[in-house]
Amino acid sequence: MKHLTLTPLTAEHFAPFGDVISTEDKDFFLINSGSTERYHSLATVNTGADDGRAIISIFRKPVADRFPLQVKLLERHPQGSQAFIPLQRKPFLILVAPPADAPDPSAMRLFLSDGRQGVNYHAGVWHHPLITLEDDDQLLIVDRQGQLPNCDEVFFDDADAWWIAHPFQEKEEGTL
Ligand SMILES: NC(=O)N[C@@H](O)C(=O)O
Ligand code: NI
Repeated sequence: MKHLTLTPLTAEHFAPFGDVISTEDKDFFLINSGSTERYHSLATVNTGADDGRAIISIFRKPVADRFPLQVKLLERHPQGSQAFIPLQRKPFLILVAPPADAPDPSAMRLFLSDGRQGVNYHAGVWHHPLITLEDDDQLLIVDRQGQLPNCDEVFFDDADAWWIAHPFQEKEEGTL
């Protein structure tokens, strides 16, 4: 079994795919009579052309993913960005590949949010649908709504599958 290894979720490592949404090591300015720190413009919402507009949603995933998880597909949103912001401080996994006509499995990168970090995928970045580690997880989503189709999916051959191990559990016996 080919397993993906984790890359540290830093602004630099994630830059080819989008933005890390976090207050850690970020500048802020004080507002509201000095009572509040504003971490300004951590990411930009791209709603593309035409009638695109930014919308805010919540993804609630009652059951966490099961591991080892086979990477069966990646998807992309060519018309706009998509941000995932944890609402319950639960760690979650992020699997991405650079923008291209088709995803390059060898260029896939796996990241782990510590539950405080969010991510904003730039338009066209290939990514796996939300991968959660704990039941009943909820994340705030900021992405695009419009008339143009905005979700391309590419499915991989089971015979040459990549797998994801649970980041906090020992690999099952017999896995590489
Ligand atoms: N389809 C949808 O709204 N969700 C995906 O885009 C995803 O990245 O989880
Ligand atoms: Ni998506």
